[in-house]
Amino acid sequence: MSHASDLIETDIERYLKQHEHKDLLRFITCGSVDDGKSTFIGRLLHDSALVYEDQLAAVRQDSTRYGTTGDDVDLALLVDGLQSEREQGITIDVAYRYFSTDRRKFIIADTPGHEQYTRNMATGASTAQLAVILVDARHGVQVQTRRHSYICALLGIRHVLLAVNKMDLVDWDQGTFEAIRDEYTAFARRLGIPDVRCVPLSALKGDNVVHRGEHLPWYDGPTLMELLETVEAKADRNLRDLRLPVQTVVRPSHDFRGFAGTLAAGTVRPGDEVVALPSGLRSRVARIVTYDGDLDVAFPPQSVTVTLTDEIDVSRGDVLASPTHPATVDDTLDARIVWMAEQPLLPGRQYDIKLGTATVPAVVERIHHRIDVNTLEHHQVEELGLNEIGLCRVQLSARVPFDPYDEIANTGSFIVIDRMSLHTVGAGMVTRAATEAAGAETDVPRRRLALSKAQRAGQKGQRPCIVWLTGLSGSGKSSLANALEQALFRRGYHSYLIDAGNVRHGLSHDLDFSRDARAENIRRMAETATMFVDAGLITVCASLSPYRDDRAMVRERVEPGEFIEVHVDATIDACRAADLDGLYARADAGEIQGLPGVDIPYEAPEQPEVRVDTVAEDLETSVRKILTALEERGVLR
Ligand SMILES: Nc1ncnc2c1ncn2[C@@H]1O[C@H](COP(=O)(O)OS(=O)(=O)O)[C@@H](OP(=O)(O)O)[C@H]1O
Ligand SMILES: Nc1ncnc2c1ncn2[C@@H]1O[C@H](COP(=O)(O)OP(=O)(O)O)[C@@H](O)[C@H]1O
Repeated sequence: MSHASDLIETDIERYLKQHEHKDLLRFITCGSVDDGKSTFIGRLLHDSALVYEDQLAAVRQDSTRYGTTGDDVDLALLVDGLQSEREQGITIDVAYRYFSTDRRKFIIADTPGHEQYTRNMATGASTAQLAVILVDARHGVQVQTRRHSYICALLGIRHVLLAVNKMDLVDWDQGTFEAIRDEYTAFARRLGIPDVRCVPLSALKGDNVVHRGEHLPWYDGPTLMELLETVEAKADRNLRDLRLPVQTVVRPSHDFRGFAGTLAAGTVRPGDEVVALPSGLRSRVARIVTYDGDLDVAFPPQSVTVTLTDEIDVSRGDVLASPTHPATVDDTLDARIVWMAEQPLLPGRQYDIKLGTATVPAVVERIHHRIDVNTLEHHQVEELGLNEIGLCRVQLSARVPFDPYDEIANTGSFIVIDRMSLHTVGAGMVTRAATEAAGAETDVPRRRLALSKAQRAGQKGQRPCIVWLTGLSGSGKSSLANALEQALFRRGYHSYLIDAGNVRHGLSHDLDFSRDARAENIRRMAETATMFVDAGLITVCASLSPYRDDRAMVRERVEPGEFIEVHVDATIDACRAADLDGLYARADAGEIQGLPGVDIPYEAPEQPEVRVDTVAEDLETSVRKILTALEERGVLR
C-alpha cells in the first residue's frame, strides 16, 4: 500500500492538504463489458497504486460542494451519488470512483454498458471533461462507439482518448490499430471533437494503461495514464460570464439574507454588479460567504453564499448573472434531447424540466428531426424512442434563464422528468432560445418540407456544411473564399459563397457596424447559410465576425461537425500595410469607427478547425489546408 494511502488512515488532514493543490480531472469511461471496461478500470486503479481508500477524499470534496454537513465528510454521498440526482430521488447507475497520482486527482464516472446505457452515459458524461472510449481491437469501431462519441460531443466533451483494447488478441498488430485509429479519428472529426488521441493497449496484460509494457514496441506515443495526467482541460471552463443558479435562500436571521449555490460559470467578487434572472433586477455583491470565511473571489465549481447590497427579490431557481453577458430568459427553447425511457417522447405530452435549480412543467412542441448517430443524417419523426436523439422545440410553462449548452454547460442542460413516475426520461442540451431562432415571436405555424436535407444532399452526392472564414479586414477572407469555391467547383462539388461584403449591400443594407448590428448581420448570414446547408450545399461564408459569441451562435445552428471555422490569420500590421480598401486609413483619420484591430477587439478563434496564416502562406497553400480539413471530416470524398 502506498505512502499516501497510509496517510489517509493516520492523518487525513495532512493527506487532503497534500492533494488540495493538484488539479482534478473528471472523466467518463464508455464501452461495454465485452470491450473489457471493467478490466481496464481495474488495471488503471491497480497499477496507479492508489486504490479505493482514496474515495474518502473524493467524498470530502463533494461534501463541500453538495453536502449539508459543513466541514465534515457527508458519507451519504458515498452511496447516493450526485446531489441533483438525490434531490430528484433518481437512482442512476453511475459509479464515481476516485484515484490520484502524483500529478493529478481523478474522478471516473463509470457507467455500465447495458441497454439503458444512454441514460447512464449521459449522466456520467455531463460532468466529465474527458472521455475514454474503449473498443475491442478485434471488432473496431461499432455503432455503440459512434453513439457514445456522439453523446460526448453533444455534451461538450472536447477530449477523447480512444483505448484500442485487447491488442493481445490481435497479436499486437500495428496495422489493426492504425486502421481503427484512422476510422475513428475521421468520425470524431466529423463530430467536431477537437482533441482525439488513440492508444493501443491491453488492459488484461497491462501494456500501455499505466506502464508501457513490452508488447508494443512500434508504438512510441504516451500511455493512457500519461495522457490522463497531461491533457489540458482547464481552459475549457467559462470564467467570463457569471452564472450562480440559486439553490437556496439562506435566512438564518433578519439581518442576513444570502443566496447559496454552486458557481456554474464566471468569477464573482464583492462589489461586482449582478442581475437577478428572470426578474432583471440589479444589485451588487456585498459578501461571498463560505464555511471557511469570506472570500475575495470565487470560481466554478465552488459553492458559495452571496449577499447583495440591495433587498431585491431572488428565489430558488433564479440565476445571478453578469449584467453585460446575462443568460437568455425565455419560455421556449430548442434543445438536443437524448431520450432514455422505454415509453417514447411524445410531442404535446406534459413533462417536468429541471434546468439548473429551476423545475418547471413543459411540453415538447415538436421534434424538428431525429439524428442518426451512424450517418449523422436527419430524419423527420413523430416520436423519439429509447436511446434516440432529436432536436426538439420545448415550450416551458414559465420564463427561465438558460444558456446555449456549448457556452455554459451547467445552465444549458436539463433533465426531463416523467410527472407520474418521477423518473428521469431524457436529458437535453439547449442549442438556443426558440424565439431567437424565429427572430421574433410568431403565430405562423412552421411548414414541414417534404424533401429532407439528406435527400437533397444525397442527390448531389455530398455532405453539406458551413465553412466559416473569419479574420481581420484585409486578412484574405474574400480571396480565399473565392479560391476555395473554385477548387470545390472544379472537383464537381455544389457550393455557394456568401461574402459579407455583398450581404451588406442587400440582406443587411440597413445595418451598421455596432456590436448589435454585427450580431444581427451574422445571424442573417447564418440563417441563410443554414438554408443552403439544408439545400445540400457546401456553403462558404466570409465574414469579419470579430466576436466569439456570434460565431458560436452560427456553430450552434447546425449539427456537430457541420460548422468548420477557418481563422484567416494575418497580423494587423500586414493588413494595415496592404489596406486594400483604405479602411484603416479612414479609421485612423477618425472617419469610421468600430474597425476590429483598430478601436474594437478581434476575438481570435481559440480552437478553429483550420488556421491559415496568409502572411506566411500563399493562396494555394491556404486553400489546400482547408480542402484537407474537409477531406478529413468526410465532407469531400
Ligand atoms: N467599422 C467599419 N466601418 C466601415 N466598414 C467596415 C467596418 N467594419 C467592417 N467594415 C467593412 O464591411 C465589410 C463586411 O464586414 P462584416 O459584415 O464581415 O462584419 S461583421 O461580420 O458583421 O462583423 C468588411 O469587409 P472585409 O474588409 O472583407 O472584412 C469591411 O470592408
Ligand atoms: N494565403 C492567402 N490567402 C488569402 N489572401 C491572400 C493570401 N496571401 C495573400 N493574399 C492577399 O491578401 C489580400 C486579402 O484581401 P481580401 O481577400 O479582400 O481580404 P478580406 O476579405 O479579409 O478583407 C488579397 O490581395 C490577397 O491576394
